[in-house]
Amino acid sequence: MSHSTRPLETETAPPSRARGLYPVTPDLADTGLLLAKVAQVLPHATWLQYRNKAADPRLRRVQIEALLPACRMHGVPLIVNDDWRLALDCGADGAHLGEDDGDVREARTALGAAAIIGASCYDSLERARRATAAGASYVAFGAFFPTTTKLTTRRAGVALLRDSAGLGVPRVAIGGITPDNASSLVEAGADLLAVVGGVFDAPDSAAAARAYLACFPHPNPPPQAGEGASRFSA
Ligand SMILES: Cc1ncc(COP(=O)(O)OP(=O)(O)O)c(N)n1
Ligand SMILES: Cc1ncsc1CCOP(=O)(O)O
Ligand SMILES: [Mg+2]
Repeated sequence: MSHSTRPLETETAPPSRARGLYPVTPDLADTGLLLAKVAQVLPHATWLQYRNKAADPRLRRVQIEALLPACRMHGVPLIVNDDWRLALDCGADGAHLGEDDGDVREARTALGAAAIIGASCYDSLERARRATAAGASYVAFGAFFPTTTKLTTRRAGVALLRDSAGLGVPRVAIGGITPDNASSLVEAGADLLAVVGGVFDAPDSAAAARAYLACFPHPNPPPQAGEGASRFSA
């Protein structure tokens, strides 16, 4: 049986203190396969984003409804990409909104204070300030590295992570993140790593998820002899 390796402080922490791995689902039409892949990473995920750019609205709803019980079982909030109304209809935990996906303030009003609402801020600190003021629970910057998952020319640099430390909400990094390049982002201040391909294209998604978590500094003093291993360790 797999055990959670999530950072201890995220297990009961409010969104404002969340950190760790934020897997984002790939475009899969096969809901059974999607569930099987997600099941491997949930023990290591802080949040999960449902993103399927190829699905029609009916399949999106089916897939969200299939993912929700698995997420609940692992205590992992499910965040729906693009469509806060669908998130609300399905009883998901939040929504992720890009520049074409509607208004953060309107989503906050509709979804309520407890919802996790994320905003894409690309390479813009100003956009992040506005999103935070409008009620975003977290801001996302990227792409940090080349990616084949999304056609995008928007590129962020690590300086943005350093410069955005005072926003008061978690900062998510996205775009071409691998276990080999993730440490530079975490060291610069990324609280969560949002990843599609590096997790879901890996031959062993659970092992890949643990490799990302190993890039986070240890949140607690290392255990003394006889105290048992930390759940943070891979
Ligand atoms: C965590 C996270 N960050 C950024 C995005 C990208 O959102 P958006 O710019 O709206 O692009 P699409 O995902 O809709 O293609 C994201 N989904 N998640
Ligand atoms: C949705 C999104 N937004 C910016 S890059 C990206 C794709 C991230 O996917 P990957 O982790 O496979 O590079
Ligand atoms: Mg979008």
